Amino acid sequence: MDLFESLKNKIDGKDLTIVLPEGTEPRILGAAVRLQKENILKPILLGNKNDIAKVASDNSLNIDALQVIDPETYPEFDEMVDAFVERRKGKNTKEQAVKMLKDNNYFGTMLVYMDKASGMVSGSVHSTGDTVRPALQIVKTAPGNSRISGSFILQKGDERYMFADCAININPDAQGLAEIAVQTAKSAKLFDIDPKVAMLSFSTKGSAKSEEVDKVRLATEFAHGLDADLPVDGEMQFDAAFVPSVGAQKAPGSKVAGHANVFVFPDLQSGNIGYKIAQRFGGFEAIGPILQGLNKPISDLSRGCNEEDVYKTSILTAALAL
Ligand SMILES: CC(C)(COP(=O)(O)OP(=O)(O)OC[C@H]1O[C@@H](n2cnc3c(N)ncnc32)[C@H](O)[C@@H]1OP(=O)(O)O)[C@@H](O)C(=O)NCCC(=O)NCCS
Ligand SMILES: CC(=O)OP(=O)(O)O
Repeated sequence: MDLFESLKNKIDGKDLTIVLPEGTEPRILGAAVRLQKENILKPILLGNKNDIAKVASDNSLNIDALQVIDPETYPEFDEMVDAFVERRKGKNTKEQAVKMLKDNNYFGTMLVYMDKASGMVSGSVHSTGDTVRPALQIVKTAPGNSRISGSFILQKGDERYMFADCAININPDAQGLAEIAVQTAKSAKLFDIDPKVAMLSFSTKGSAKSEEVDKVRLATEFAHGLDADLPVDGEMQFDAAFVPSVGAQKAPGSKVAGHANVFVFPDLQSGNIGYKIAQRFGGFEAIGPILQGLNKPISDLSRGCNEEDVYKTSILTAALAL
């Protein structure tokens, strides 16, 4: 079954709510109307009701059935400020909290933290930093994780792969890279991918020597230490990871080479560039970034997203809340 049909079946009837802080963005509104109409989850838009109504009317969208919360007039704002100050434990004052919660991403994240929404999807007009910083500060990492990371599902027809980290950790060390590999393998299983993890590099099994290559090789060893049962191998080049004949030539005997479906990039430059090349040159649909290792489901969008991406990311985020 198609991934999204199966995710929709999972979330159907579970009364899940997804907060969409960018309420005046037409792509967000279009996706919200669609989600509400299909009745698979309840979107909550943030923003000024008149501003949202104007954008809806300009785009011929009927938003009568949608829930809108205006942070400026939210009746439980004081309670939210107190919860924020308590969570930040001396890192932010009450005055700072009032100011920060005027930012819809902070406000939406607090709705999720306070269990008033099941998850949040934002980032169509905000940078990743502005979208995820509130989550890092308030929701924080789930037990057993020392960091969060961001993966993408890349799919085209029957092909489905995971790429990471494409969103968060700029230059992870070997231990960090190993954790990203294990987190991404876990995400892969949620999306019906039986993970075979390639730790990518410009070298395959010692064909080049450099500190960067050493990092990936060490990360592979650490990943084995974190999950002995996980098929993970590296360091290897993308062709060795993906093409069976090249894998057999460059990494003979590897259970992953030539058959990888989870690709862990050595740093954020390569990960972010890599997924966008697969999306824009390769014609793959890129869904994400899915934030891994967070205590509650919050998803970032690429600013280049379309309405379909917002719709699918909302479904996926709701599924992560189960
Ligand atoms: C994610 C990112 C925004 C965090 O940067 P930052 O806000 O400067 O981070 P700081 O070091 O100030 O930390 C802020 C908080 O986040 C936490 N944090 C930072 N990185 C984290 C990570 N990877 N995992 C978990 N928590 C993290 C810190 O512990 C800190 O928490 P605290 O305030 O409770 O002490 C930054 O790493 C970044 O810009 N990454 C690249 C994003 C990007 O442009 N991606 C490409 C497009 S998708
Ligand atoms: C994921 C990503 O690259 O986001 P953006 O395009 O918004 O920078």
